[in-house]
Amino acid sequence: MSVVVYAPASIGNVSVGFDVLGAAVSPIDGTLLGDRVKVEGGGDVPFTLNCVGSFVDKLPKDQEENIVYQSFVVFSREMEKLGQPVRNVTMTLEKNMPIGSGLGSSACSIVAALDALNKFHDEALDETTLLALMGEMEAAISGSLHYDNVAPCYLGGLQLMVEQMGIISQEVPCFDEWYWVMAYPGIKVPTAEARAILPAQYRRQDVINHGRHLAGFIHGCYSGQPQLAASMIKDVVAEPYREKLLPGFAEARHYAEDAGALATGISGSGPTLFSITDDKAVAERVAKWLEENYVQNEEGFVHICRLDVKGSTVTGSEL
Ligand SMILES: Nc1ncnc2c1ncn2[C@@H]1O[C@H](COP(=O)(O)OP(=O)(O)O)[C@@H](O)[C@H]1O
Ligand SMILES: N[C@@H](CCOP(=O)(O)O)C(=O)O
Repeated sequence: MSVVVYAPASIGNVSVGFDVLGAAVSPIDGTLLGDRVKVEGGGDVPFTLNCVGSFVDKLPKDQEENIVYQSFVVFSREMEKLGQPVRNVTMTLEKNMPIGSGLGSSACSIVAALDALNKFHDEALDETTLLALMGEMEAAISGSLHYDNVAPCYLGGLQLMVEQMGIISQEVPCFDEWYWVMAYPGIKVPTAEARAILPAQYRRQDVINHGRHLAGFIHGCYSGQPQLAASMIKDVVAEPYREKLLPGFAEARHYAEDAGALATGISGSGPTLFSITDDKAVAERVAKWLEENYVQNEEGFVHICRLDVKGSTVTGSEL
């Protein structure tokens, strides 16, 4: 018996909710913009790891540094606490996601690995326990706890981190008609470094604007006002400080706005940029411009996406 889980790319922050808002996305042309992990019954040793996929060369050479191995360690510890047995496994990571991209690459590996391990063990851990483990792993990698990649990647859709009353995250209704153009330039921005450059304290006016933008966006989503929601997608917390890490971001935002996009921002800690529109022709025009002007090398790419409402899913038993 074996199981394969696909975990999609995600947009941390969605500009307006630093660390508390995230969206899962998948390309409309069916490209797998996310990692897949296969778990099968192993032989004589507790754990064996194989790695394949287009970004396999970017992974750490030492198996113990691989997120998939670390997921197995964390999963085993949790199972031990519950007195549940862990089977010997062979895990195969299909690394489709560039690392340090702002597309939640680490979250894709964490979520695909933990969800696949849990499915292989007959869902021994409940959803909240598994999501808490995912957050713990993301914190260890990035330097501080944030669920805005792992929650949408695991649960799908647009997720708001409430972290209250034992609930980590809940889904917020979004707009099915929105296209999300995702442009990865091909350069690396490590999340931990992009967090380290942020100020420790903010001015009162920024705090007020941040609260107004986030509340206005969520209100726009719940009251079905896409124009209002999109106009609230403004970032006063991270973008002013991170923009310097993203060559060409200001020009790209300017072009997208002129072309009719509803909003443009940094995906997670960058360098990926997202741009939202409800018009396919605008999405195609913006995507073409970004391909020609924002992408910097052959590793970069642009995809026109929709919200991925499913989150991580079983794709079968073979890669
Ligand atoms: N399977 C994996 N997928 C992604 N990153 C991994 C994996 N295993 C180990 N790593 C390491 O974890 C870190 C992830 O970097 P990070 O900037 O958080 O990525 P991202 O922003 O794309 O989530 C890197 O140091 C990378 O080498
Ligand atoms: N809220 C985090 C999101 C990081 O996303 P990633 O895809 O760049 O790992 C942050 O902005 O630091």
